[in-house]
Amino acid sequence: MIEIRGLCKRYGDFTALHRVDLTVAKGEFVVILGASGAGKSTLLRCINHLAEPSEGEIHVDGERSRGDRAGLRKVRRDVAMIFQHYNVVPRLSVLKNVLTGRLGSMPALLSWFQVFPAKDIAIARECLRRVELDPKADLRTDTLSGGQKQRVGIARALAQKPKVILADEPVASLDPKTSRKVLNYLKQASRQDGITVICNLHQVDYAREFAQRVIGVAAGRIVFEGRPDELTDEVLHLIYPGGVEEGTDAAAAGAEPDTATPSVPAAALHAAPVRTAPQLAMEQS
Ligand SMILES: Nc1ncnc2c1ncn2[C@@H]1O[C@H](COP(=O)(O)OP(=O)(O)OP(=O)(O)O)[C@@H](O)[C@H]1O
Repeated sequence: MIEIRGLCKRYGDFTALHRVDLTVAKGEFVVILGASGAGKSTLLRCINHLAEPSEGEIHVDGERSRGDRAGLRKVRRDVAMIFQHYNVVPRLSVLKNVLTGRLGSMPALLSWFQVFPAKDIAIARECLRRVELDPKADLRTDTLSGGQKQRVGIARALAQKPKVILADEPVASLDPKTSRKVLNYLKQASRQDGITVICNLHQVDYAREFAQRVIGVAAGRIVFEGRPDELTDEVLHLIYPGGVEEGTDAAAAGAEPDTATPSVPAAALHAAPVRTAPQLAMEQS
């Protein structure tokens, strides 16, 4: 599904990735481990061209990905991204945030007026159901807890119907129970939908628990590729030459407990309802 050959990324004189080769199969759940600054985010960002590779080739589903306009449109459709800090639009409703995952497949005019075809609303609702947030669909997203916001991020990624999900430290700000929930949704996406998932993590324990395969990155190079049960002390020393970092355990890192924003006046909780195109036509007639 993803073939990376000879990928280099330079920022000025500094080389963040040195000739990285990596193949990830369809539906595989791969975890990337590495110390802070090892190049994990840069690797994900090169795959979806948020960072333009300096050298090398990346193929997604057999097609070479490109950073020109048409190439970017394709990669943004095929590859969804989940971020540590959720990247949700706080004042929009939960449902509208999930619907933004459909924008790449909608006519521009409809998306401009935030008018969503009924088919897309049905897809978004189904994705919310999968992350058990359907009862929150009409709430403003800034009333949700951190864990719930990350589940909105996952629902938005699923709504995109991508071939690949890239998750950049998706549980770094969450407590252990919520982290496992979020990682389970990602694992389900790979198993049930055949979506290829590449997930950057700081927590070795979660890599052992969830990964099908682990990639270890150190100083911009892949230093380990193997099964989670092959993560011996020796291997961890390769991946973390300075020692396994403090704070690789979410609880110890002072992760956010999964509590929602307290008491906002009820009326303020509800963002404007989502309308279908026929509903809008009726309102305007
Ligand atoms: N836009 C940029 N300009 C210059 N240097 C950058 C840029 N982005 C990343 N770097 C450098 O590239 C290296 C790899 O960074 P990257 O963010 O990929 O690491 P990481 O493994 O994801 O770290 P962390 O776990 O802390 O997020 C770091 O030394 C970083 O300072």
